[in-house]
Amino acid sequence: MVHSSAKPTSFQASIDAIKSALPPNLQSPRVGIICGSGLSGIVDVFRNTVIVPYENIPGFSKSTVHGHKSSLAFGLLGEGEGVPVIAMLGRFHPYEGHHLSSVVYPIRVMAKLGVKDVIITNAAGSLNPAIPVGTIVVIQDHLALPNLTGMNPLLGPHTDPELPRFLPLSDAYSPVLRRLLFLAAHRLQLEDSALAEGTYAWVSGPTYESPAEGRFLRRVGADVVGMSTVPEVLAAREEGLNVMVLSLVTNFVVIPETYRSIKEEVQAELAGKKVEQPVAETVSHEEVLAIGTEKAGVLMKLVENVVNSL
Ligand SMILES: O=P(O)(O)O[C@@H]1C[C@H](O)[C@@H](CO)O1
Ligand code: HPA
Repeated sequence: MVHSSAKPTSFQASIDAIKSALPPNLQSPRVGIICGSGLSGIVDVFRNTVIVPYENIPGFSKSTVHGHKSSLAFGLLGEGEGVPVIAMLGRFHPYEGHHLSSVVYPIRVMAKLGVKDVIITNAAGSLNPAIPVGTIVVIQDHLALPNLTGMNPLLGPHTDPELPRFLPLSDAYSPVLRRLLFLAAHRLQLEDSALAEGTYAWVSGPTYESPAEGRFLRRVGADVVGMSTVPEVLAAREEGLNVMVLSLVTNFVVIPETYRSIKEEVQAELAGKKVEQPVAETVSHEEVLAIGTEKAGVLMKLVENVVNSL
């Protein structure tokens, strides 16, 4: 795999560049937010907003995916004085060619700026017939085949004695933050069906799943599948941050139990008969972005409400 290699940048250079662009009240954000595909509208409810383009921050890469902006947004979120927050308006995916260390670099910068809680959002495909398009899935666990086979952002020399070498993942998705989320949904009077809980399968992409891959992921216990998030979760946990992940279901992953049989079709045709066959559906990034834009409002209200209750 060709990856653009992580730049040998010191964190201090990134932090200096960021802080020099911010007024004092935004320099130590408490909460970090990562915006998934089509979900960067959260910035519209920030107050005193300052946008810092990635190109102005040493060590940051460029976000190249449609629906992801190459900027950080800083501002105050929530009622009263507001909580200082930092948001990535676009993330880095390994399939864009970014090295895993570049993918998680902003998370480490967030931790060094003083962030304690990180709310990570993404667009994902549903593998679970009980979780329809438009549902927000509160992630309780993950299944990461790339991690199990050597694509783990924590691989490498253990250079920082402050960080754990062997990171446990049994409590990676903060029960405290998840509780706050469901309480926020109650306050916002969301319908019960608006939210679900589930397991996120991380795949490298950029191809969407083949039907057999979708069936496999479902059978091994995943509820939704996506191409991001898990590297960020691992780095955030390594840095000691509390993590919550919200997946917006933008499409169903096609999991046919039966395939269209061309053999049967031809045989029927030759015998002068017609057979009804299942027709394969396809997913597109445009569809993902359209659902993201349509449903982003609810996700943003939830995030704002949780931040308010921290
Ligand atoms: O950044 P996220 O995980 O929200 O983006 C998803 C996964 C792919 O990047 C893209 C596929 O449509 O959307
Ligand atoms: N598969 C993987 N990633 C995705 C999907 C999907 O179906 N939808 C949005 N991101």
